[in-house]
Amino acid sequence: MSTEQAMEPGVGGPLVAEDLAVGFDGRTVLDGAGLAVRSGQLLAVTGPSGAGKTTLLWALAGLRAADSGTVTFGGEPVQERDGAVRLGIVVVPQGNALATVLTASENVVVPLLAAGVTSEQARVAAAAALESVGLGHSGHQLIEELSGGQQQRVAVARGLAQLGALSGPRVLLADEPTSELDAVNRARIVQLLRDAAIAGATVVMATHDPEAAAACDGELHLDAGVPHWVRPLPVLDDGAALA
Ligand SMILES: Nc1ncnc2c1ncn2[C@@H]1O[C@H](COP(=O)(O)OP(=O)(O)OP(=O)(O)O)[C@@H](O)[C@H]1O
Repeated sequence: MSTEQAMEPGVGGPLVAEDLAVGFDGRTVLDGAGLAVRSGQLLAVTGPSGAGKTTLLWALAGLRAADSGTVTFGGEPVQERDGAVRLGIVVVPQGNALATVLTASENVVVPLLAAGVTSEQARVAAAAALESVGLGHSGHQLIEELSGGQQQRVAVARGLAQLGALSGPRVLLADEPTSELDAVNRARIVQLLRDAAIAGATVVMATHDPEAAAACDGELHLDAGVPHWVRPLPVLDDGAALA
């Protein structure tokens, strides 16, 4: 039996980027990034401001076309955002991208409804996701009534709820999800990302936080778009090649 056949339900093949390059206005901002992240693994992408972390995550999410190189998940090409959504690739974007005129709960519910979840299931899932980020009592509040850190936790809750609605292989790409948080909440969010990985997701987090990076299974550092493995991800026993 092949490794793919032996996998648990919901566990897919690796998220693989090979030799990714992205430029803007003739300037290279991502230069030959490669990685292979398996279900159950949590990868930190680090580097100074402007190093290319968001650019890499957007390329992994199908939000940014690379000038060269490829992204695949479970062997399927990740080319555009629609296709990435179909493959189960969820994004927690930098800046949160919440609808300020909606409540915290509505911000979590809306993408679940769009994904075909029933309204009752979406309501229950949103409540659970908000509870998990410590906002169980804030679901009724408008986003504009919440602090920056609370808004960031709503965005994480939304991503986790989207992930939880998927039954197949899934990826969570979180772009600096702890940047606005105190130490307790930073640790809480990193643990939730770890829990998502334990539940079978492939998780990549861009971060400036050394403690968050240290809690991951590996760390890929970008310096002016040039990747360097500070800690390579462990090679799993099926021998999947890691860049
Ligand atoms: N749409 C764009 N047009 C032109 N340049 C861009 C665009 N998006 C990003 N860049 C440039 O690409 C480089 C990498 O940006 P990116 O957002 O990936 O960095 P980052 O490592 O995520 O930074 P930060 O930690 O500040 O979020 C920067 O120099 C940025 O100015």
